[in-house]
Amino acid sequence: MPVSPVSRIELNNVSQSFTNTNHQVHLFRKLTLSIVQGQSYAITGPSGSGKSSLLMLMSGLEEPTQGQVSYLQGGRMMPVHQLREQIGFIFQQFHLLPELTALNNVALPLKLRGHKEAEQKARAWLEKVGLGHRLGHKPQQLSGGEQQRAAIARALVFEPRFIFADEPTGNLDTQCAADVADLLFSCCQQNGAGLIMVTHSEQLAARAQQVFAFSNGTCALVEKTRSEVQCV
Ligand SMILES: Nc1ncnc2c1ncn2[C@@H]1O[C@H](COP(=O)(O)OP(=O)(O)OP(=O)(O)O)[C@@H](O)[C@H]1O
Repeated sequence: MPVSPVSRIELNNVSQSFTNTNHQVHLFRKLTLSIVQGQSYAITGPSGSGKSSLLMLMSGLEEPTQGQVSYLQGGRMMPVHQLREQIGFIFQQFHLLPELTALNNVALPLKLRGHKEAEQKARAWLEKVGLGHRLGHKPQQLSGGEQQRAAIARALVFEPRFIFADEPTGNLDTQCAADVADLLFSCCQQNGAGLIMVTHSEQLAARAQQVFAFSNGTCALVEKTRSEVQCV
């Protein structure tokens, strides 16, 4: 059966907290925001403020303690599994499969979706991220930055409708970070994908159309004037 695309993600009065052995950690309370396909967003704030946790909630990989996360096509609510097939997720710890080569890690999302020419496409994406000379390397034979670029290729190779990226340029040198940012934004633009990035990089956040900033236990949308949004 064809998958109906999700075009909007809405968080309504969402709170997230965790109970550890002797205390509760409250990350945010009653957060309401929307994510729309085709737009770019950055989530910024101090370490430990809840950025990655918010990304996990938006992408449906975790559930909130309170409130509702809705996935919408037009005004119609869609089940979360409709979104799961349409997201590319770049994890902070990469999560590449250790037994597979870079080529097979990147080809995997295509193979799982039954694409022909999965390896050809994977090869082309690895070349785009500057890893054309590392196709046969397994993750432990790659540097941190190379693993990050392989994880980025794996997230983008099947042209997802939403790209969730946790510190996508965290391990990269300045030039590589700029190249990866160009790839993420051009993917967002060419495929009309939503791009949601957690980042400590001011340069990367400045390129997003909207910024959600964590500060003192709250998360707020930072209004940007048109001239502040750099052209992507
Ligand atoms: N499953 C969990 N159980 C208990 N505590 C958790 C869990 N997930 C996150 N936390 C806690 O919530 C806080 C926020 O974590 P999170 O990873 O969202 O922060 P962050 O803003 O992304 O940080 P960083 O910039 O350092 O990556 C941390 O103190 C973390 O220990």
